[in-house]
Amino acid sequence: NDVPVLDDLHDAVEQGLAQVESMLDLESQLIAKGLTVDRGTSAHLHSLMVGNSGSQQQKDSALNAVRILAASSHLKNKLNWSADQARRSLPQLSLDKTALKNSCPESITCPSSNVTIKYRPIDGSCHNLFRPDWGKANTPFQRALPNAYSDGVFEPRNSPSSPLKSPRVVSTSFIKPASTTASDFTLMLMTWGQLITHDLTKASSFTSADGKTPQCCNVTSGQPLDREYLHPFCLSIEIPVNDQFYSKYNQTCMSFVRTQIGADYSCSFGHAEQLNSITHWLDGSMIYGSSSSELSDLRLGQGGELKNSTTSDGKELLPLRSSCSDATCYYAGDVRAQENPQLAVVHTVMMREHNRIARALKQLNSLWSEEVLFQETRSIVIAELHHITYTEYLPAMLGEQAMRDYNLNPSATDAYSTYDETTARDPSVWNEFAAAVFRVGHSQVQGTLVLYNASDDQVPDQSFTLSSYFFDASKLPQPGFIDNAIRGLTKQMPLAINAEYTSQLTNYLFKGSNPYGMDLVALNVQRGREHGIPDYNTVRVFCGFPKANTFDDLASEIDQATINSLKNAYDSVDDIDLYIGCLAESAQPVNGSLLGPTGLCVVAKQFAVTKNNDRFFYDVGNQPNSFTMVQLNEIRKTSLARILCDNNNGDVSTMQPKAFRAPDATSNNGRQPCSSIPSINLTAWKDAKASPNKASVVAPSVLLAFIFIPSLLMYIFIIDTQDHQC
Ligand code: HEM
Repeated sequence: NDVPVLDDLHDAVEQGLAQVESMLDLESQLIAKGLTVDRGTSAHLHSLMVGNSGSQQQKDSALNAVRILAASSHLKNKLNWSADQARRSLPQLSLDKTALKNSCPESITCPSSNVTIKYRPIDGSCHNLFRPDWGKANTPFQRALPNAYSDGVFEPRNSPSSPLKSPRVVSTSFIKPASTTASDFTLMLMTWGQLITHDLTKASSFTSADGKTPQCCNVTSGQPLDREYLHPFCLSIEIPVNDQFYSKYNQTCMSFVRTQIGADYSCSFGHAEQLNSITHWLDGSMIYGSSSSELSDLRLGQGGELKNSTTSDGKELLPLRSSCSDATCYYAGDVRAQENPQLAVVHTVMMREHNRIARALKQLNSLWSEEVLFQETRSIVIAELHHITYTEYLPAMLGEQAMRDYNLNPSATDAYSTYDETTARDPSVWNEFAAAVFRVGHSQVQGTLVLYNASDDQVPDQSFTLSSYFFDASKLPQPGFIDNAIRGLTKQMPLAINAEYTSQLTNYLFKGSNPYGMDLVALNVQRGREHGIPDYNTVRVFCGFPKANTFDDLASEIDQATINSLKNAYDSVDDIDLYIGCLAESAQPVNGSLLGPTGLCVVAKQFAVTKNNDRFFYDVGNQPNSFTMVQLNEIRKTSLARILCDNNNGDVSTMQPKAFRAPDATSNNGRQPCSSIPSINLTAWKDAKASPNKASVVAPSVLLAFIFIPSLLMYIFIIDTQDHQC
């Protein structure tokens, strides 16, 4: 309980710096020995999903955060602080007088022109001019609740009673084979969930100085690596020798690397905060990227369009990387775009929607510069993402009641919502949401993807299993695939959110050409623990439910059979991982929703934070970026159904108006001609003079032309008349 003196701080910093130096030495040795993940392994495909493609500057700053963290651990140990005391006291201690004072991120300044900024900065910064860092890519997640690291600093959450069981044991004790579908919905609900996840959050794993992912298991033997070869950021998952599946392949180790951490702008000692490597906003970053270099890689540079590649019959596909040797050649604003073919289809649709709008705007406003065409189009596409997410996706996931309770409904026709920079709060994604709760969407994933032809009949020989096509979008150029997949996504049902999972995710995730893969449930559990996410019981209380003292106290929210499997997985009700608890309660969802009460509370609160603190949210009025009311009312006509109609390969001519809901004529949602589904009338963007608060979209050259050409004509007329007079 000692109060530290300056010497303590110096000592801790010195030890922290030395610890990181020896980590870097070890890292060089491991790289020299080739102990980084190899192509062709599941760990390699996993690293494509969570890998870190950040710049050198970002890697350097993450390494500084590791130094601060190491110093914090030393200080905590030296002072013999409890986890709670470390949690409370470390952030109060400034690094200012220590050798680490220059290791903290430099504060961000926004150009003064940002006061009247019209378009979102691509890296998420400068949305709120009081806190320009809020929402920026490569800043830490925020926490709804204090961290639950077992040491209060960085050690994964553990149980106060007996050690937590291995995440793989939790998975096999709790998860059942998939059998229940959500028959009122379509698989598109799952894929849109994944798409907006990739807009909001990406926790990138730690990578070594050469950008490679450390190897955490012995690839040849399938056993853990010897301690001396273990990178400090490895946290591989133990698989019991008698595992029902992996024992066949003699695997006792699942590779896992911890998430990259970052320091915040307060420049103090403290606990680990994981970085979100993309912007925290719902801003289409999975389409446009989260940095200017990503964006310039994606822009065509003509007509405001995005780059693309074309099929032999002239259809636009995502652009292809020039030097590319495997099936992961397409790229978009997010590296996970082709994690599965269905997601890649939706990415393709959104890229086409951008280009469709850009071409239409060019027709309407031929004098707009390329930049204005691009940015105006981007604003419209982001507004469409907002509208679909908040008026179609969230009502389907959370139900109408929760939309009202959590104030999630956007404003109605002819109205704006308001934004006040002085009262806006931190919009960053919650760690609890990203590392645990929203991952319940994984249980919606179907193991077999079904395709439908133009007569809306299944094409059995085109169905495929997910695990054969992770990070493989080679199907996209095949004739008929995109349209059959769009019909499949809007007809096949998702699985219900509960404890049932397809084995494609629990045994075969990222298997590539191997006979086995990874277990996504185990990865999620391990991720929650290593991010220091509090247990389910604690988050229940945060959401206003009574703390459970025994497993049976959960009976109002969780059915008895599920409580029994929780008892198999955990020794105490306080041990339950948040992600597992949210899956457990979703078997009895809140009325009108697909989630149980705690999951619903966290997801709803997160989407309220995302919407209410965003100056650029599509229905906000009175801002330099606001749409005119005419434009906003046009955006309100958009729907996912219409976007699918407008951007397929030409063979999808019918769609149900509510694409996340099952096509069913009896509930007024049958497939109907695309022409009957409302669409945005883009003439609302024609002629800037008719929309005063959009006046700046007229390029300066156009304004000059307005002034200059009449004057010139007048001059010619006068000269001409004078000539004649002579
Ligand atoms: C075929 C479909 C999907 C696959 C294969 C997949 C796979 C993965 C993997 C491998 C990770 C990283 C796991 C780790 O921590 O190591 C992940 C993260 C995540 N997934 Fe999915 N996922 C899918 C669909 C979804 C859906 C439908 C949702 C939600 C509705 C979702 C939400 C999330 C979230 C919130 C994260 C954390 C992202 C981050 O912060 O890095 N995923 N997913």
